[in-house]
Amino acid sequence: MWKAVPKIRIMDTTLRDGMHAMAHQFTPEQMARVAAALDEAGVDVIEVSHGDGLAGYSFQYGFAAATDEEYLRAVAPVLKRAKLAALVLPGIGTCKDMQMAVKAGVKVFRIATHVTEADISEEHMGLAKEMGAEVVGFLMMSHTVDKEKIAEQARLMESYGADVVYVVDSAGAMTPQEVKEKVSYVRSCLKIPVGFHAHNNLGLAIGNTLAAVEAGATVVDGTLRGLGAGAGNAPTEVLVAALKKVGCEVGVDLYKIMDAATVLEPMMRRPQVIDNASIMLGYAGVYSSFLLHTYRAAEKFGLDPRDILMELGRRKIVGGQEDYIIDVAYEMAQNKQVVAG
Ligand SMILES: C[C@H](O)CC(=O)C(=O)O
Ligand SMILES: [Mn+2]
Repeated sequence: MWKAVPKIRIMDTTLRDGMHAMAHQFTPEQMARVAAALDEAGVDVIEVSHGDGLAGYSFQYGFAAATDEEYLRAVAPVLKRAKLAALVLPGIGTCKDMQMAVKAGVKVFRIATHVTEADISEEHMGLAKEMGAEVVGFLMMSHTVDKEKIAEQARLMESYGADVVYVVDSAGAMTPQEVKEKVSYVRSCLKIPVGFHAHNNLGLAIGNTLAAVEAGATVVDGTLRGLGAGAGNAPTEVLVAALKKVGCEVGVDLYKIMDAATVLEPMMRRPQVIDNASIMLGYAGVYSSFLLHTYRAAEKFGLDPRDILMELGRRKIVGGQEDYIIDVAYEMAQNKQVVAG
């Protein structure tokens, strides 16, 4: 039951999380077209970066079609109302990258760490504040720990100056009940707003986002057509319709956000569906952006991607260990040969 009619802020990350599904190959011109349509619809914040944040382009994470600066400079001039955001993973994106981003028009930094490692965000958050940007803390893989741990790490981010802290379901592994418990507890421990970022691997992205809002989250993420890592994210156009339906004020025009989704659609490499491997991401609790890396490893070593994902889940590997996927697949292929022997 809704206690009040909340005003919900939508941050759209089609042009960042969606980069994973595009193997980071959006062109700057495509980004500008999608961003203009999102802006026209009234979306408050539009995130633009490599899928793994500023400076993510590498052998480890995958090379993008253009540099962060080219993407940001293509999008910034088309925004009339929306704020431009960039994701930063400390250890990948540096302070220098953040300075470049501010010059290119970034007004919001989302600083992402593994859910137990908020302490590495202090320097980046401090710099973002110093440069006058809004700061969002992003606690990835929040399904791996209990609510007390998330709240402890969220409080650290709050103490570093975060304006919002997100509970992030990177693996699309959380259930609505779990989302409610975690978000309401974190919210009760903070003075700042709480956000929620969903993945759709178990088909729960919209349901989980609604559960987060019911539990007190006032900032939520979406991507057009759900474009994103794994089975993708909460589709922004569906989220707008669903939030309006339960009585939330979102400040986004429903027809125009649907129109934005049709601008994106022809650019997509394939429809964003919950395929069998994506289900395994959610089931085994594996980082959604490992999906395409796992497909490549499965093809290379003649394995079923579902088996690799189960093994990655068993080994509890975290973001940043993308190269380890190849090691695991190699090991599994060797064992298979021995057994077949
Ligand atoms: C770097 C990741 O893609 C960040 C994210 O969107 C998530 O953890 O989910
Ligand atoms: Mn994500």
